[in-house]
Amino acid sequence: MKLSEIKDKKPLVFNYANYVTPQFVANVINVIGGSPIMARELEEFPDLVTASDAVVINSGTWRRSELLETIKLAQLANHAGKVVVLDPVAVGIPSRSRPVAALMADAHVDIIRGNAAEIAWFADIDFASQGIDATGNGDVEKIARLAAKKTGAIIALSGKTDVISDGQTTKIIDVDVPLLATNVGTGDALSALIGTFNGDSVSIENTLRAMATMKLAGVKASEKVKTPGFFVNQLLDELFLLQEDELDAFINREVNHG
Ligand SMILES: Nc1ncnc2c1ncn2[C@@H]1O[C@H](COP(=O)(O)OP(=O)(O)OP(=O)(O)O)[C@@H](O)[C@H]1O
Ligand SMILES: Cc1ncsc1CCO
Ligand SMILES: [Mg+2]
Repeated sequence: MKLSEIKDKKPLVFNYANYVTPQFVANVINVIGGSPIMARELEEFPDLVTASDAVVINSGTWRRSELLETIKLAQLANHAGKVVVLDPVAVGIPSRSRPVAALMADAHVDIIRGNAAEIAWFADIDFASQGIDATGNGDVEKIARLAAKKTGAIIALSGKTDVISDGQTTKIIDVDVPLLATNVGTGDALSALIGTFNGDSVSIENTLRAMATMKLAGVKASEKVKTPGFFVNQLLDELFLLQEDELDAFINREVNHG
């Protein structure tokens, strides 16, 4: 979806959020023009999936008892033809790998958004991490391409270098904005933006627009403020103010085709 279409149609984005960052995630969806709702009650899933345009599943603070319910949520979204985005927080930790693998086996995930270490897990490639953070180095383009081939999902790998790949087509945005890594939850919010932008139909282009939106808002915010507390507020303002033409220009200028 284009920014203007998001503001016009106000896609409803259903977030099975982690309990660390739901307020920030909801606000990012709101300022871009979408409409957020958070829920984790099984009984509500059929109604909410029917009403929503996208379902974003964040496994950051899953309890085991929630796994079967989340699989049910993804299956309901699959049957209703709603896009499913997965944010597999720290999936490389063995006890976190098993439930994510179970979800992937029992439901279809359209888009996986994670940092390089998280995406490397899906590609079966070693990549250093510490908890929620990717700390290593590697060929992120190859990691994203392989992960897409192995999962059948569109991969949105984030970091200094953002990579979007479906295994055939690969797009790269290589722009360094260190302040984007200073607030916990920027990645969670990016996953929700990806759901918002893919609310009408799932595509590499919509996923790229979402990634470019967060990156460009980060570039603009970091030109104005220099510290994490001000930055997170400025980031929300830049997302709110972002114009279609400047996003198009940023994409034309900064996106490389792998
Ligand atoms: N050094 C960096 N330079 C530019 N952009 C960055 C950098 N680090 C992260 N980003 C951007 O920050 C956003 C979040 O990506 P990141 O990879 O940090 O997610 P994450 O590790 O899942 O974060 P979190 O767990 O805190 O939600 C993306 O838009 C990404 O492009
Ligand atoms: C810190 C943290 N722990 C589990 S989820 C989360 C937020 C980043 O995804
Ligand atoms: Mg994360």
